[in-house]
Amino acid sequence: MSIKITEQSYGKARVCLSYIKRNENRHDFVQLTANVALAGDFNVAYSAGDNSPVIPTDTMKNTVYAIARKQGVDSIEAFARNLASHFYDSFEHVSTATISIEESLWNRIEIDSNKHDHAFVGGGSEQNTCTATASAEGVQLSSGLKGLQVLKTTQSGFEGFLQDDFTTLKPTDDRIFATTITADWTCQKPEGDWSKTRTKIRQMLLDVFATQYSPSVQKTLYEMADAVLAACPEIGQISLNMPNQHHLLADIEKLSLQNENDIFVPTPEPFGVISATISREV
Ligand SMILES: O=c1[nH]c(=O)c2[nH]c(=O)[nH]c2[nH]1
Repeated sequence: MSIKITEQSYGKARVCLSYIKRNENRHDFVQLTANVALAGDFNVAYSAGDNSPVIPTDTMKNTVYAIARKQGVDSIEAFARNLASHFYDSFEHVSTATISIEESLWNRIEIDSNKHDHAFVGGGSEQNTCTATASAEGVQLSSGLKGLQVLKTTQSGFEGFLQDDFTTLKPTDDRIFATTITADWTCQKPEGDWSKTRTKIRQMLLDVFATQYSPSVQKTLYEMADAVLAACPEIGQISLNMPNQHHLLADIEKLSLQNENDIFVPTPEPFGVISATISREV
């Protein structure tokens, strides 16, 4: 039997880096996790056990720290771009270098409305994300956020859905809407101000979530994307993933109590999976 490799890539996952940028007494702090993935002319490593083209994944890990030291971490996007370019430019047999980064958030502690120079408070589950891919086409960058947990106690419903023999769900115009937003977007301007764009997009997502009646997760997702694309001309498209994290009415009638739409069972599993990519029509 003859076989062939149709696709391969390898790399190092979850390289953790903490970085201090010192401007006299004022410090910036970044904590990130980077994944490195390389594709290219590595087939002999698989088929013949020939390791001569293999850049050890241990070297990839070291490179993350070395590039941070040599080029700094101005933003996760700039750092991802520098790393991807390093791997693509340094090794002729690398055809694609992909760096994806997740940044844990540390916000300055505020004391009497003054932001502290070097003391920070954690940002919970939310993370900033980005991916840089270096190839013959140059460096492609996307940016995003994940773990943005939101909930509202009213102004959400779900009615008019398809009914069949297996449908038991009751239509409602007043339910809890809870989700954890993951968003990824592509920037048309490669040298944009990533951080400003992320702050603006995050605020648009929260504004639409909080202020518009939601007839479904799907419609709210669409309205969020519409608002982002309208407010940020630099964004070409946005992908949103918004699981429907159910809080179901508790069945307290069997306790001879009436549920006045205020007693719920938070139900982590199963959850609805709602996602879409929305782009501008050309
Ligand atoms: O907003 C919703 N979209 C659905 O597709 C769905 N399905 C479901 O059971 N509840 C909901 N809610």
